Amino acid sequence: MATFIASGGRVWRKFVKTFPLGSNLSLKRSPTSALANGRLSSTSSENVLVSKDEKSGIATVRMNNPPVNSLNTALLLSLRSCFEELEKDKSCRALILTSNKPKVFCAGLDILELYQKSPDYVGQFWEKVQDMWLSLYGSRLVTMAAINGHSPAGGCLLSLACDYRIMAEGNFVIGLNETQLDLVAPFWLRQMMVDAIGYRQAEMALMVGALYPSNKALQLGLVDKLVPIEDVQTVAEEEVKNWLKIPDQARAITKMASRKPLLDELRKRKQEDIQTFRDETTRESVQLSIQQYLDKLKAKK
Ligand SMILES: CC/C=C\C/C=C\C/C=C\CCC/C=C/C(=O)SCCNC(=O)CCNC(=O)[C@H](O)C(C)(C)COP(=O)(O)OP(=O)(O)OC[C@H]1O[C@@H](n2cnc3c(N)ncnc32)[C@H](O)[C@@H]1OP(=O)(O)O
Repeated sequence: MATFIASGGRVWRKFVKTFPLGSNLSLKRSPTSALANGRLSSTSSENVLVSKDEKSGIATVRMNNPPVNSLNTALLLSLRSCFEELEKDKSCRALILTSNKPKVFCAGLDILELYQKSPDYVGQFWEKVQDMWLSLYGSRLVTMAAINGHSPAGGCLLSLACDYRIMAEGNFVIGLNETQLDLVAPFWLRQMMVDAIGYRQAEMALMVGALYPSNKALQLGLVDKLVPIEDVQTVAEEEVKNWLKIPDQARAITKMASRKPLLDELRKRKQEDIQTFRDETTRESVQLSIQQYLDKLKAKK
């Protein structure tokens, strides 16, 4: 189920947690744009908020999974549904991915989804990560990450899957810190990192599980632009408009030509990748590392 709130030339959609693929959508009228006025109530069931400017065809997808937008099963399903809906929408030309909660873009995979779960459970969970990534990385749309806060691990994965990354200046981190949790980033995630920052820097970053402050991330090419946090959305919209000056078809075909090999490789090796994830994540020593990491997060307070 999803709710649409149409207002002032914009259509606001709330994808709710139980959003089943292909379900009917209900339409609600609202006198004002609740999101634009910062008055959108965030309940646990509204984990992805989508607004689309009908004139420009630019959609903004806001992750809204408090407290830190960790990617649990529900959020992964909502994101995938939302990417696929926008992909099918002929009037949609671009997608800006951001967080409804500034200061944290996305805390990565929900670690609790990996802790003390059965091999089948984590296997199914990983498939949801793969499918979400396939829909975003393989999108015909201009995809822009408006990284308005921390973006570790799975947050970095989401950002790398986009065409361009604008990050907030300040004390925010981004990177692939998987090895710190005794996890190994899969080939398709490693490859996106190599493609963004080059082999040597990616190799080092991945081995030590580096989380970079935003200025270092800019220097490495992990993000493309830094702006004050309050300007991230506006600058993302301006940047998208520049990209939209290029004819859609030529841009999208060029994008697919460069991304098809990695997309095809994951499609081909999907089951093998799931099996590795199941085996690795449920290993006793990895479970212990995850437990210690969770304890460290809790002890921070
Ligand atoms: C050869 C190999 C082949 C195949 C593949 C095999 C294996 C593949 C394996 C892995 C690849 C996976 C790729 C992705 C992995 C991941 O994403 S793992 C997750 C990594 N994430 C992190 O390390 C981030 C952890 N969080 C933080 O650092 C901070 O929370 C923050 C900087 C994002 C935000 O800081 P604050 O605003 O200060 O918030 P708090 O730290 O107080 O957190 C609030 C609350 O949320 C809980 N929490 C935080 N992050 C997570 C999370 N990722 N999952 C679940 N829960 C999280 C935190 O514990 C707090 O909880 P409470 O104490 O309030 O209960």
